[in-house]
Amino acid sequence: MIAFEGVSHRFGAVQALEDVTFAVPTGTLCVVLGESGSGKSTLLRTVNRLVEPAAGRVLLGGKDVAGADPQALRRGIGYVIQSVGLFPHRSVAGNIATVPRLLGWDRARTEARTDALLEMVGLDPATFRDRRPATLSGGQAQRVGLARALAADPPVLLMDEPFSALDPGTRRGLQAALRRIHAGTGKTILLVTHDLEEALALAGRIAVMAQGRLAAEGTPAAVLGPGAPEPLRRMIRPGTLALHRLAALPAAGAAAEGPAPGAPALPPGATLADALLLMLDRGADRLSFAGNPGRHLGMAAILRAAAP
Ligand SMILES: Nc1ncnc2c1ncn2[C@@H]1O[C@H](COP(=O)(O)OP(=O)(O)OP(=O)(O)O)[C@@H](O)[C@H]1O
Repeated sequence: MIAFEGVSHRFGAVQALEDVTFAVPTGTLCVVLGESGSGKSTLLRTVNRLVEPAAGRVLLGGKDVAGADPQALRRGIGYVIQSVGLFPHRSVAGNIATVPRLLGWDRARTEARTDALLEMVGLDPATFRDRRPATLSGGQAQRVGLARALAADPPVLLMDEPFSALDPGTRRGLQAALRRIHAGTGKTILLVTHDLEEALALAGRIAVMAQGRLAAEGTPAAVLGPGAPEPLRRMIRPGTLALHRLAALPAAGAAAEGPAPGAPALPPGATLADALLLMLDRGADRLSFAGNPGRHLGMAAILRAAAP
């Protein structure tokens, strides 16, 4: 678990963090969401001690990080940043092996781990192992950055706007890879973004930051509920809060008993926003569930769920 307890920090006249308190349960992917300058990166950097808070504590697994050796602490925390920061003179494999080498892993173990990680992030080891960072696309470089952060199997991953510089399609591909990795490894992940859609695609919990303070924290559906804070409303196009709320709710949760023969079928894992879009696309007011013929979803249930 990562716990922030009354964390405050100033940079000169700027109050970057003000009394931030919340916890990220072990195994949760928590998105830190907020406008530019709201303190997201500073908060993230208190976990690996790139920022030492002026007040308050950050606990990792119940221990105050202030008491840890910074180098040892950072080796146990994967860190992924927007600019990737790959070492240009090292191959892809050399970059991924950075921490295993520092930890003294032998060659065979390091090479096996490197190839397994390349597979995990969706890059063919034989094709990419020996490439230099300069020959990679932005999306490929970010995949290597993610593999490098995972190399020594740290239980905690910090990700600072990791996909922000990528085009929408590449970004969705990396989000899917991260969802897969999170589901497969159960790591505790803290990910910073200013994009609510990205937050909804990834988050188990969302912490909303505004002017250095925690404006809201909870599950996506709760954070987007009736009390959705003003800073969060400012981050989306006016009038789209209900649609975002639907994107945070699984369609299966609003299903009703009874079949809907001939109705378009929703794939497993679809949200209510997916359901609404499918209805609009197909001109249907009822949907069926693929693989679950005994249940259906009606337009009225979607409208009820969207209401504040
Ligand atoms: N090293 C620093 N020196 C001085 N001021 C800083 C420093 N780092 C951050 N700040 C200031 O602290 C505030 C919070 O910055 P931070 O980078 O945490 O925000 P952010 O929400 O991550 O923003 P962005 O989305 O633009 O990256 C900002 O006003 C910023 O200018």
